[in-house]
Amino acid sequence: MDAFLRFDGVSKRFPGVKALDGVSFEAHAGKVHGLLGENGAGKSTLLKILGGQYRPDGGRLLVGGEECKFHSAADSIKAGIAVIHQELQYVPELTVAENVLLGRLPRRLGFVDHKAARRIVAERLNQIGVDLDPAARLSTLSIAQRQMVEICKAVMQDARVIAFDEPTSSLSQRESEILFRLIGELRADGRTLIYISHRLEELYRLCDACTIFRDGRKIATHPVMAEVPRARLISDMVGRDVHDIYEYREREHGPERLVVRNLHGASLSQPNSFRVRAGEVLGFFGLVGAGRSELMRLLYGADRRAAGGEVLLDGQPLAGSGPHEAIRAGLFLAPEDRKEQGIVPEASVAENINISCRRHDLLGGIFIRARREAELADRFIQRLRIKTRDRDQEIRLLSGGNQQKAILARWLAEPELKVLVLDEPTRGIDVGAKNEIYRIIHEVAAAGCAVIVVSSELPEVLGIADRILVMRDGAISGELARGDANETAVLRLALPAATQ
Ligand SMILES: Nc1ncnc2c1ncn2[C@@H]1O[C@H](COP(=O)(O)OP(=O)(O)OP(=O)(O)O)[C@@H](O)[C@H]1O
Repeated sequence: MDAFLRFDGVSKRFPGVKALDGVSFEAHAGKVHGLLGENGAGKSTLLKILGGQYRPDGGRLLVGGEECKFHSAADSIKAGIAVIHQELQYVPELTVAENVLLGRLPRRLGFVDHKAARRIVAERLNQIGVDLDPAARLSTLSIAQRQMVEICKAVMQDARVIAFDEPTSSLSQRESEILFRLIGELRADGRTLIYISHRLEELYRLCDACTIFRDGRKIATHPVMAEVPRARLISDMVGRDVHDIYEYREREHGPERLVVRNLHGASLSQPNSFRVRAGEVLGFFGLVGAGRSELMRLLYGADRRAAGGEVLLDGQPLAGSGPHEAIRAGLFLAPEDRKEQGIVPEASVAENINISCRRHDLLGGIFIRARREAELADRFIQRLRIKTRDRDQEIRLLSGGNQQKAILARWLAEPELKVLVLDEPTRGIDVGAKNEIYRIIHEVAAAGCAVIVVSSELPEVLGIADRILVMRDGAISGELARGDANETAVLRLALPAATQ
């Protein structure tokens, strides 16, 4: 079978790093080709070359047997390629129809024919089974809906190659299912699909073939992904064997560290109560929208104005006056949207790791303990395998996953933790670093901290937690001890009754 898309010895260098080093592989029409690799392995760079954003320093790109030299994103689109990047590209103030048809809006007597545009787009949305109002402004839509607009745009441009860079990282389960169905249809229609993800379950489900990258090099291409054992994929990606990524260890549990009674607030109308012991890792599972992040924010003292209920830390009540009080008491929350909330893009990796609420709080932000901070940064760069030139590199130049790791390090490095709440700690993070994060979670718990891990990834919750609480529709719907927890039992508590 002839390859529709071929990378032939493609290289790309940035100051101080070879992002791609002579990469060759091919992808076929009517197939989904997965790209796997650790954070910083070069996957997004490859898609940016495909999308005409970067020009390769060496090598060739062939589409349908023809060599392509792209000077801009427009050249790539002209060649029948659509890349759906991690950072979606749309105009928030324009409508769905205007975004989809941007540059090709129908005109009547010289003016844009908005009615016709809406009709054309409505028909196409309908065909691909997406329920969206063509007149809605993009700024009013959810991320999933915005992504659907980009896919619709790709379909309408009649792209023969559609590439997705971690498309499910901010989608709910239901939204992901819509995306998977759409990818299935595009595949059946003979398009060439490229798919990047760190979620192995998803890759096995979707991909026909895959290529694995490490440090900018191609390690292997497997024409039949289903035949490749999981352990082989992982060892190819991280360059070492990882036998048990969760590394769960039994721990002694001490006295109750955190007691939550009848906590509720504006968006959580039902009271929620639970307890966590010193040394315990409590998993919080629920579908996106179940209310887990809201509950954690209430716990932390955010949005407490409209809240009721009680939070006790080591028997002492927290007044709920805000995060400052929680931090002083030793309760920390690493929020879900760490990147949006916590990153200082122009600052270095070391500075980003060392921005600590508590340390700044205690020291007033004026003492810079340069040596200790440098040591701490180097330790986490090494442990979490943060791919960076050095600790002084600007964090914005790191790959998406490596930025995530550096920001997460801030909380994992915190001294004097009593309660640590991690909201989706491994989103967008590669399997090798996940393994190290789980190890740190176990260490932090073994030192006497109560750890709460909120996650939408069921295997993760089942793998690391001593006990699991499940949320549904803004309230805790059940509790499972580690020994009783399995996929079916957890999902039974998480899914709305009507869908069971
Ligand atoms: N504009 C840039 N300037 C400097 N270095 C860059 C730039 N873009 C990427 N890099 C570097 O190139 C390497 C590859 O990055 P890339 O984003 O392709 O990785 P990735 O495999 O997509 O990672 P992730 O899984 O984290 O998204 C990284 O070391 C990154 O820091």
